[in-house]
Amino acid sequence: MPMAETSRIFHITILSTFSPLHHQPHISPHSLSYPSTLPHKRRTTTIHCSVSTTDTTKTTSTQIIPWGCDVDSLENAASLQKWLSESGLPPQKMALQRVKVGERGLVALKNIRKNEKLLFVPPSLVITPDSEWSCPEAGEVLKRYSVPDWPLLATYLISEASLQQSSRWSNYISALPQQPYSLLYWTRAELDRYLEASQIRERAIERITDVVGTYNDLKLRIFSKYPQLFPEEVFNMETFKWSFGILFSRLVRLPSMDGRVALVPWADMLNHSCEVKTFLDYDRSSQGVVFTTDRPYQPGEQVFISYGKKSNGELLLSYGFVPKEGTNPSDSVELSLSLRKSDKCYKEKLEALEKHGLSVSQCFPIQITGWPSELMAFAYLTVSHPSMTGQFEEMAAAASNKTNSKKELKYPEIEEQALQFVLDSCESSISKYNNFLQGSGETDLDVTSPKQLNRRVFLKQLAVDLCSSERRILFRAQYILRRRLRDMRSGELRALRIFDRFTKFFKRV
Ligand SMILES: C[S@@+](CC[C@H](N)C(=O)[O-])C[C@H]1O[C@@H](n2cnc3c(N)ncnc32)[C@H](O)[C@@H]1O
Repeated sequence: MPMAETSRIFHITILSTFSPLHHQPHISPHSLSYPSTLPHKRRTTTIHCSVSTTDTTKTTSTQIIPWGCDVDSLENAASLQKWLSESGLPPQKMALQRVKVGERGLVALKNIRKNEKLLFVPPSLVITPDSEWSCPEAGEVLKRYSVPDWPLLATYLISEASLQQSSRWSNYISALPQQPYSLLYWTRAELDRYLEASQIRERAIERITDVVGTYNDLKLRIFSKYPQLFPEEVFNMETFKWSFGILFSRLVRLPSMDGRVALVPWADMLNHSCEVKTFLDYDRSSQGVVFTTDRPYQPGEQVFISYGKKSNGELLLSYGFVPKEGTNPSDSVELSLSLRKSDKCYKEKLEALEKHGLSVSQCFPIQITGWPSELMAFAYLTVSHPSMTGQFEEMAAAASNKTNSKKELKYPEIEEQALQFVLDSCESSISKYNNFLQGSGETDLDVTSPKQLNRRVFLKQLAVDLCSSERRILFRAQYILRRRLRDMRSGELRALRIFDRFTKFFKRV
């Protein structure tokens, strides 16, 4: 499998995108590059807002955002469609309807052919980092500070949302989910409780930390300097969680526009299918955002696109759903391998790893079809003997995928130990999944309200689906590893028996 696509070593945080070709950049407070000099002029624009700051639940620190709608609501769909067609969206062969997969989605109204271009959303209806701000002063400040695309768009969305009817995007924003599904909305306790077995828990914690860090950084460097433009009642952690949740689940990269990031109203009502390969892009000939169908659709059928080659865990992380077990050909599970503390050469091995940007524990993606050569290189390094010190470096380099050599490393003398080490790591991971999945049949007794119960049942179901699909991949790896080890050992045994027979024979003669 193309390891670099999913390995955390290479994409520490893979942000969501519909396009399989382009990963979003890693957002962290450090990715915000501001000039050190501060602007002198204070602006006096007032933003009217009506953000509720009351905490509505005890267990989820989530406040209600006063814009958007319920994720399954069609309430605002009619006004969205009316506004879009008045603003230049050509007549569509699809309509926004309630659907079985994805709650709301676009459904074919007419026969749609394979290889047909659909949508044609004009650039004037697309939100990009260059979009005009309804409050231009706020936009100018962010540009002056060279705020990168993601935090810029997150702030833009909040700014436009808070202006309600005065924003030209108000019909779009009213149709956005009030609480986008994504792991950003899981509390730490929920992540620990439901996703302990999966490495996605770590990714979610990292992502939440990134979002919190990005908001705090903006607040410190910009918002606090311009409280009239960015009042805390509007620009706060909760509204940023919302806007980042929207970006993670709806932002696209348009390959034909040099990978420009964009929110594309209407197109972002399309749900994902693992069976579909087509994705959104800008079409120069029609000058609109389109996608080309890779299958025909009949009236009444839901039309899908691909959000990219993502594992079930990555889909849960950004979009808040898990495809049915066994239906996602891009599914993978991250297996964590670690150097043994008791290793006599622990220090030397760690040095070799660090030299190549790796650490004592590394995650490698395993697919149903196999695992990457980098994983085996790490395993070789872990089990290698002190006599192999001279090879630590090449093993670490191969584990980091930074070598130019395409040749897979082989160390026949330690292959059996390396495979056994991977098998042990795999089985220890499987037992964590078993513990969770066996325990997940039990009812939660500490639920405080029916609403809370629904949330728990919902999150638990997502976690059960994710863990079952990840465990299935590990079971397959376990089977392959056991078989290889058995073959290897029976081969060795056969060789030993032949050797034994030879020596006995020669002794006799
Ligand atoms: C780009 S939006 C698609 C439109 C969305 N259904 C709506 O009503 O706003 C992405 C969100 O749609 C939902 N979604 C998309 N594909 C899905 C699928 N295959 N299964 C379940 N939910 C899906 C998830 O909630 C995801 O966060």
